[in-house]
Amino acid sequence: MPDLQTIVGEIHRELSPRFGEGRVADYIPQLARVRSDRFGIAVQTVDGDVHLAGDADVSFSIQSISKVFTLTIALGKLGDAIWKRVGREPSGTAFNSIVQLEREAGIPRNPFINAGALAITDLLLAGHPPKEAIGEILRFVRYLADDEDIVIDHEVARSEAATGYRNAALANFMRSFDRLNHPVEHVLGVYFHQCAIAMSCRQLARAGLYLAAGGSNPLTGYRVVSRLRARRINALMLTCGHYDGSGDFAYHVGLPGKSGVGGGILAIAPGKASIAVWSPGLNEVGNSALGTVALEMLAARTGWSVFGA
Ligand SMILES: NC(=O)CC[C@H](N)C(=O)O
Repeated sequence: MPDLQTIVGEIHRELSPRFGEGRVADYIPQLARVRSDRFGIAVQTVDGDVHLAGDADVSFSIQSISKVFTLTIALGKLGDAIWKRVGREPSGTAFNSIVQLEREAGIPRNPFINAGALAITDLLLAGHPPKEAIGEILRFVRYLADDEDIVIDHEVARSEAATGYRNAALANFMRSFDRLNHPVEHVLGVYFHQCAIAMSCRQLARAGLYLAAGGSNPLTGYRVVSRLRARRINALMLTCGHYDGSGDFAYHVGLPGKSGVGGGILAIAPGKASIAVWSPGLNEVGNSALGTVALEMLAARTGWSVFGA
């Protein structure tokens, strides 16, 4: 295999004629303002090397990728008790779908669809006012990435709060089944802020490193979760991290991954590397179109698919 920096550089170069493909999310007005021809990639290896190309140091809205971090915090606080509130099965529906909630009595299918993430955020509010819960999530992400400069983009949070009718519907619906312990507006407020965390590919790849390295960050030596828990979070990312596109992502890329409507994807090559890509144009199921292609190229050229080289 050629060296990683060559592979990353080639992916960037080969995809450059396609920059701008897909559709930028516009249901959050502030996201619609992002230039669609942006493209960044960062590969952070467990050995401590980092390989970058394109806009790898430009911050973007991590959106649903934050759900990996809130799930990690909730598991740390409550352990397996969280599985009373949320399932571990792929939904086969859109990220913001409400249909299963009624049939399944307000228990969302998994922690990565919006309903499931709202249930997890509700758990993180225990014993905290919303401001502190937001602070805890941001501190955790800074700790993972070992970077105090990571911030929340309050414009994005406000923009989503102003138009977040779907999420408000999901939260109210769960509350009607007595599945939320805190006021709907608190849960939504924290959720919109976690989604509005802004990070670059470089920072995001570093933050995900614990999942590639058996639960601890080899750069800092911090243990974040046990080896077993890291493996299980990866399993959920593989099966549920791309909503109704999870099967297709596994088929083409073969790595645990979590996407966000900001156009970012965090992908994990266990034992090898944590990878972040960013390209704002989305495919029909709301995952980064070119980000997925870039990861397919990377997996093919490195032989990193979890299903074999
Ligand atoms: N898929 C996503 O990234 C969705 C996150 C977004 N904040 C929403 O709730 O709609």
